[in-house]
Amino acid sequence: MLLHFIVNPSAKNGKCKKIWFKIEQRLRRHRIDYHVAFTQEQGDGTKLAQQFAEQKHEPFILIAVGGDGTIHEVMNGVAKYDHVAVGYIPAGTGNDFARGIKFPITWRKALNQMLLSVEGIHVDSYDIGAFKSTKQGVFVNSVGCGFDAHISRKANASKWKQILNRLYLGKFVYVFYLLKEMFLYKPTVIQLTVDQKQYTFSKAWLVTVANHPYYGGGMKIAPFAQSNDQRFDVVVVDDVSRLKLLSLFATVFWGGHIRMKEVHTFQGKHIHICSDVPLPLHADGEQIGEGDITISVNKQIRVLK
Ligand SMILES: Nc1ncnc2c1ncn2[C@@H]1O[C@H](COP(=O)(O)OP(=O)(O)OP(=O)(O)O)[C@@H](O)[C@H]1O
Repeated sequence: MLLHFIVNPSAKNGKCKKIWFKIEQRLRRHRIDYHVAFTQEQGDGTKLAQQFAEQKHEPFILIAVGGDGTIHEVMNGVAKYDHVAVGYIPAGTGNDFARGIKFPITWRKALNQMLLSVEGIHVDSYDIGAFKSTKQGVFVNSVGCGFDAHISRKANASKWKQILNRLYLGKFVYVFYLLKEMFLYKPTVIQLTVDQKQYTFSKAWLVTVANHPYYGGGMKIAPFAQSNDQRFDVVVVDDVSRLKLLSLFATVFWGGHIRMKEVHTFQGKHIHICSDVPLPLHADGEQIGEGDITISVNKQIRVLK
C-alpha cells in the first residue's frame, strides 16, 4: 500500500526536517512505498491534505508529521472525506494530540507502532470538534478564548520568538508574556451556553473547550475529557486574583487546578461563547481571530493506531 505523508519541516524549531530523513530511512528499509509533500508555509497542511483527498477515490492513509499545528491543518483538509484514515507521527514541540489519543509521543515509538498498524490497518475513531466564528474549521485538541489565546498571539508576534526558537528557548517567550500580561489583561464578562443552559461569568480569564485532557505541551487542562465520548469538557477560569492565577498555571500540569473554586467545569455537545469585548481565540494553538464562537461535535475521524 502506498502511504502519503505531509511533513512540516519547520516543526520542533526545524528539527522535524531531520526527523523526516530518519523516518524515510526506516520506510526504505521496510520497503514501504510512500509519497511525501512538504509544507512551505502556514495553511499548506490543509491545502495539501485536501488536494490528496480530492485526487483519490479509493480509501487511503494520510500521515501528518509535525506538531499539533500540523495535525490541526491536515484534519481541516480531510475532515469531510470518508475515504481517508489519518496517521500522526508527533514531531513538534507540544504533541498534545498524541497524548490525547494515547499514542506514543516520540516519533520513533509512534513510527514503530504505525508500521505494525499499517500492515493490519488498525484504525480507531476519534471525536473532532467543529468551530464557527469569523473563521470556521475543525479542531482535534481544544478551542480556547481569552487570556491563553491573548498570550499565544503576543508570543507569536514577538520578534524574540524567532530568535529564541533558533536557540531552542522559544518557550521562554510564552513565560515572559504570561508574567507580563497577567498584570495588563482585563478579565471580561462572558456568556457561556452549554447544551442550551446559560451561565454568566463576570470576570472570566479564559474558557477552554477540550476534546481530551492535554493542552500547551502536556498541561492537563481538562483532566477527565475523553477523545471518544462525543462531547467536550469546558473549563472556565473566573474571578481569580492575579497571584492565584499564577498558582493555577503551576497546578494545571497535573490537573490540580480543577479543585479551585475559581475554576468551573461543564460537559456538553454544543457550546456557545460570547462577550461584549471581542475575545482572542485559538484552535489547537493556531490563531483563529476574535469574537463570539460556536462549537459542536463533528463526525468522528478514523485515526491509525
Ligand atoms: N514550511 C513552513 N515554514 C514555516 N511555518 C510552517 C511551515 N509549514 C507549516 N508551518 C506552520 O508552523 C506552525 C507550527 O507547526 P507545528 O504546530 O506543527 O509545530 P510545533 O509548533 O513545533 O509543535 P506543537 O504545536 O506541537 O508545539 C503551524 O502554524 C504551521 O502552519
